[in-house]
Amino acid sequence: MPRLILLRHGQSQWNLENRFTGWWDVDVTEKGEAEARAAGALLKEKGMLPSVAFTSVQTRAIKTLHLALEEAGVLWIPETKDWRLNERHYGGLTGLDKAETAAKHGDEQVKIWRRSFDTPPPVLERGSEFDLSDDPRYAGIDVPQTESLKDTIARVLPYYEGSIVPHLKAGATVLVAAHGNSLRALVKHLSGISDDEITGLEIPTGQPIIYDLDEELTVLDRYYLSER
Ligand SMILES: O=C(O)[C@H](O)COP(=O)(O)O
Repeated sequence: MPRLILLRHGQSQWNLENRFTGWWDVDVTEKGEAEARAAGALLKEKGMLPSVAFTSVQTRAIKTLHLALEEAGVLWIPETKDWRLNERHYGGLTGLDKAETAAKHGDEQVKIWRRSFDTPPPVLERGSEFDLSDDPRYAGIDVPQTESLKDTIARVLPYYEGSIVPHLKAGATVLVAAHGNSLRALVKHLSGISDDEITGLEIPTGQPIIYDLDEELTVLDRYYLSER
């Protein structure tokens, strides 16, 4: 039976510092590394070893994937990195302190920027400190200046359908190590969550979420592996 394992990266340096991160490439903290290893140990303990893996082009997700695979004893499996699995681009909020931004603009406004379905944060000006347009990993890609969850879904889902679904249809156990909002896009799709309800779904760091699927990829069950 096909199985999809979703894993949000372990705690990042800017999760710890409470800063808007998005596409900015921060590393995992020591706690984040431990979370990633624990996720891998859990996969091994429960006999849920992935046969193929996907991740973003961001260090926190790549490192989480590698630490988890190493701990699970399957560092050798094929893996693909793609920017479409990146975190939602946080636009002009990138780098700002979440609490300070709430104090300045109000909790309501920050909640809209963080959790509304289709209202993106303000744009990040080209050439500003956190602009990644010239980063070689994005060569040939039209780097967004901001993204709503809706925009994120518009790049994550075609990638899922085109690159991940074929592995699931072939019966693989697929591990996707990614980010709060790129994974929210997948959960919304797989679990049929409405635009309104998805705003309330939080994805914790380092906790494998399991989707058991049938051959048609209908969802049979969804659960946190730590709860089984
Ligand atoms: O990009 C970020 O800052 C976090 O990874 C996710 O942030 P959020 O909880 O505000 O969506």
